[in-house]
Amino acid sequence: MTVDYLLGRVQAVFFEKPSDFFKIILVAIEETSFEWHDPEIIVTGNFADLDHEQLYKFQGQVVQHPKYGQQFKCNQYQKKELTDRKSLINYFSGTDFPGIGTKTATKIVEKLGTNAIQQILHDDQALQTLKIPAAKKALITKQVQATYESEEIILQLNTLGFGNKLAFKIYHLYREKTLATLQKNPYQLMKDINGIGFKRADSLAKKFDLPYDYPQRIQAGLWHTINRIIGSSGNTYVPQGDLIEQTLKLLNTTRSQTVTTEQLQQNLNELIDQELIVQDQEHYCPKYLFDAEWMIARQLALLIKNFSKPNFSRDQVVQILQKQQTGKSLTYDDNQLAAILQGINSSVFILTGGPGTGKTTIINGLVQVYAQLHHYSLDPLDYEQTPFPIVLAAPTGRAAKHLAESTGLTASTIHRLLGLTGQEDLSNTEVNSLQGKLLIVDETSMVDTYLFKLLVTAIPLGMQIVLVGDRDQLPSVGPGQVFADLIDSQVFPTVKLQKIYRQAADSTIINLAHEINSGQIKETMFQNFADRSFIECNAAQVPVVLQQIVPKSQAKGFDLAQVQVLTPMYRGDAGINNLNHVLQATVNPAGARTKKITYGDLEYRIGDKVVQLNNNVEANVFNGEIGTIEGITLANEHEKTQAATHDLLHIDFEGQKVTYTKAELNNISLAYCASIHKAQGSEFQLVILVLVNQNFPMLRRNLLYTAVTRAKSKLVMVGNRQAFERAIMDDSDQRQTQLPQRLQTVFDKQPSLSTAQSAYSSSQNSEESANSYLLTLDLIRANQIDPLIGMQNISPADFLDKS
Ligand SMILES: Nc1ncnc2c1ncn2[C@@H]1O[C@H](COP(=O)(O)OP(=O)(O)OP(=O)(O)O)[C@@H](O)[C@H]1O
Repeated sequence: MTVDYLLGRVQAVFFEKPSDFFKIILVAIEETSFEWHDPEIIVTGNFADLDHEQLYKFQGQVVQHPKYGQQFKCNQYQKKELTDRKSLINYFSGTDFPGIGTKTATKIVEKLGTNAIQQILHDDQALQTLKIPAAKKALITKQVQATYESEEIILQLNTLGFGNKLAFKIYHLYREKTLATLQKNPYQLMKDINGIGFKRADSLAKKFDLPYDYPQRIQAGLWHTINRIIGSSGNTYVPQGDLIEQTLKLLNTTRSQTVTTEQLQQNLNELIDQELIVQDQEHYCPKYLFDAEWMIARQLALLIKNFSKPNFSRDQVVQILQKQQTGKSLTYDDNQLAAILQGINSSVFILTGGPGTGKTTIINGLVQVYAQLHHYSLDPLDYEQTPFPIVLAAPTGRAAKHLAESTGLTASTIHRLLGLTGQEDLSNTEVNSLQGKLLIVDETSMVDTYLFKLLVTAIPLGMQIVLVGDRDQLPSVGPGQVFADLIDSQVFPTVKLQKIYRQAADSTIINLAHEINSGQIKETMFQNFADRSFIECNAAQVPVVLQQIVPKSQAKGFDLAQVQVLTPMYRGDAGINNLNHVLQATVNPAGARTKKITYGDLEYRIGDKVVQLNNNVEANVFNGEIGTIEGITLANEHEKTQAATHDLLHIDFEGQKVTYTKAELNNISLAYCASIHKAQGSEFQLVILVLVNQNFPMLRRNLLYTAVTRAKSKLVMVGNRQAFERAIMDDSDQRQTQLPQRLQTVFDKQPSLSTAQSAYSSSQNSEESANSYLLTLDLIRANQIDPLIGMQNISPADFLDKS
């Protein structure tokens, strides 16, 4: 593609977007390298402050806008320096230099010549010998440098390898100090600019010839490594050996000279002195996490200490519940009653239970009993002047919605409750103080250590807390396993619900989940029932199987949003990435006229199913929420005054509409297949769960349990039987955290934690099961059996019997 240019002056700015300096401008033309007959042209691109007096050189291409015709898309621009006498005198006597008239302007040009601007730019003393007041000299120098500085800095950042967008971001932050800041400590970018990691900062340091043992380099390496290990393990601390070994590996692979263990230790001590990292015996922990664990323990202890127990009796509770139960086929069992009684009498109470054991039922009972015992109205209209006494919250929008629907009260996400944006500085986050008398949190197992710390520190003395969840599910995505730790610490009243109430008659999925949880492999787990089936195949065969099952589920009336393929890993034939490609091509293929936006190796089309990859508090969409692309607006379809070069993707996250620009597409991914971790807190009518031997490193009981409990009415398990069996047997997924010890210390008890032991025993693939899997697969391939079970009450077994 040829690069054209045009020389011209800015006449008007039609549109500007401050966040990335994108502008649409009208330029009066002086010269072009391409054929152009009008005196003006529309130019689009990223520009810093533009000076109307100034002549600019814009480089780029003429593009065709379907509505507005030809315009110039600029990739690079620069000021054409003023080098003729007349322009220079006009410039110095112009509006940028108040108090400077033609006389002084002429003096400047006579003294410094036609390269006056260059001289002033590079030498603060250039005007020294000029006979004008010192204040005017200072003003001229400052103004010239400010006007030309941004462009120079952006250009230098470009040559350092930063594209315009990032360069503008960096300049916006450090302004005239940009280059000095980067030369002194390029690693500062890791902290200040989202998307710049150690590798990028380190390659910049190399360009600036900063030595391999530059202290900031070693400290940045340590900080990067400790956070990487914590992020990937979910532990809240890192053993000394791991931190040292992995940081040395990071620092010593890109430079010829090697950082020594001593140098590393020295810099680690420096980070400890700076209170960024804390040493706790042989462990290291980022200070914000170390503090968070202590704060949780202390704040909970403080709340308990300052709580006067109301001592409501069992009879009082039963009486209220009996009235509530009239006409309903529900009689709370003893354990459920105990939970409600503990909930209303405790400062901090924990309720855990698997699917269908009555958690939501108890939340409802608790709300009613609490309100009546305290004579609170549950009508929001009665609380125009005072805060509503019962606060309901959950870690995701979806869970909050479920809570609101089941109680008929308002519920919100924890982020919203605390006034968080999701972009907080981890070391110093201000949150809203909560108001109310009782806080109930649902899906607590999804709350990580840092968020829980923010939550508990916002709870006023006297407010009661009920934490509800399922401790057997996967822990939070972020570091920690708060819910399990609070239970294991044994310092809080806890009730574990065990009796399953939901639809035992016509569903075998919940029973399967409970069987998985007990860690015993049963032959029935791999048999076919009306609502679940197992299709044995290896990783390479998984795509073929799914190409059959998913379209068939649609043909049977399942909405695509209600069918979810889940698997733990991204790579491989049966990994999330490949399955997304395969399934997209199967259920939403691209036609010749399909509107699409390409991002990386993904193509987004209308109708595609997508998943949110992080918390977007502003848009009220949270990590793991699934949506559908309901519209695409391509850049050339926009109105003139809008962001003309931005493609837009319009997504519906279950009623929550969000629009992303192309640059923001790193927030989403395709979701025909999603990770089990991302599916935490979500439920789907039909779950197709893929586990294969390649998933070996991740096969844990809580992973399988979490996946199975996402299925509301149908479950198809696909993959190696051995993989499923391994997951059932391995319950070793205990994260390393200090919260139980902190609680024990604060509550002055002895640790009595149980360490989960891995009890994996490999199962042999018998000849019999190998044969049955081949048979099943052949039949699916030949389209003779319906791998979707339970539709019209027919299972694969039924098909096999008949054929
Ligand atoms: N004591 C009881 N007697 C009869 N039915 C009950 C009882 N407790 C709960 N149920 C019923 O069991 C079903 C499941 O209860 P609930 O939704 O409260 O469980 P849950 O633990 O919140 O489940 P999940 O986590 O899967 O949402 C509901 O239909 C509920 O009415």
